[in-house]
Amino acid sequence: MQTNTDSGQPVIEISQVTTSFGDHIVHAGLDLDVRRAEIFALIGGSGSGKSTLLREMILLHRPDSGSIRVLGTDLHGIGDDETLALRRRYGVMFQQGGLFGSLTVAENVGLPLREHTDLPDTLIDEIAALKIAMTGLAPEAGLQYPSELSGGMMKRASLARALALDPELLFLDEPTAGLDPESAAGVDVLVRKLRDMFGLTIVMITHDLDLLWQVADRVAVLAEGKVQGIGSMVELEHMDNPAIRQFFDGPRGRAAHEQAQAEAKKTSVETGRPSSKPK
Ligand SMILES: Nc1ncnc2c1ncn2[C@@H]1O[C@H](COP(=O)(O)OP(=O)(O)OP(=O)(O)O)[C@@H](O)[C@H]1O
Repeated sequence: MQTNTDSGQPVIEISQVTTSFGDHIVHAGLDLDVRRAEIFALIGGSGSGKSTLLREMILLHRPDSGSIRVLGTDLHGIGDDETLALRRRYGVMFQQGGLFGSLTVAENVGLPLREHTDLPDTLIDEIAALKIAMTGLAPEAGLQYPSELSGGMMKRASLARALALDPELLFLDEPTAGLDPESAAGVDVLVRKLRDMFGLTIVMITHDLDLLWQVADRVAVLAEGKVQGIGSMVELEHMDNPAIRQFFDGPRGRAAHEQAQAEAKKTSVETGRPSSKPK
């Protein structure tokens, strides 16, 4: 668990954002801050506007009004050069992986380096191999095509590509969706390692309660166009708000919490120290 997030500076500052599609208001004056080096999760029911907000943070969609600052840059009216410079500073792992099917994993991972740098091919290949190894894939996976990968391998390959340019900020869209429990647990460990070892700020959208209990420092619950509550899972669990309660009161919510408590107990027995999880 990150212990210094309270003093962390915001790397994303969202203020009074409104977004609508026709008559449909998705964000109605939404405020949110993400602090440096925290693992931050966005949760909310289907259609609550999580993906749209993520798309706004990565410059794929513009809100109708309000302000979004990412890594100190105001996204409103941002020019092409600034956009390019900002895009180099964050990585995105899309839900479906977003890998090019006609390229090998290594070629996919090397692609951002070819697009954004003048590095020689040999160095790009070396960096791609390093990123592939960082995500726990075997070196041979670099030679495979996306269609030859399992779901877990696909997520890791996509993550390796998101890490290609050594981002300060990483966006993960449903990083464990569609994975078996073992692969999903591997992603939990990987996400925490990336933050702990490289100080990355991680913003993720997830419905995975295990992932939320195991790795998220703070979680924001979206509903009715606004953030209904924000805090650690323990803090949220004690908030009296119907949009928040539904995440904890269902059978999946209870099972994930029980598992998190069991894991925390196991860690404290193994290390002889009290565990910081669940928070
Ligand atoms: N390009 C678009 N055109 C019209 N409506 C859109 C568009 N993108 C999103 N919406 C609508 O905006 C609302 C929010 O969508 P969004 O994908 O952000 O929700 P979400 O919280 O990510 O949902 P889910 O968990 O199901 O992925 C939905 O009602 C969706 O239909």
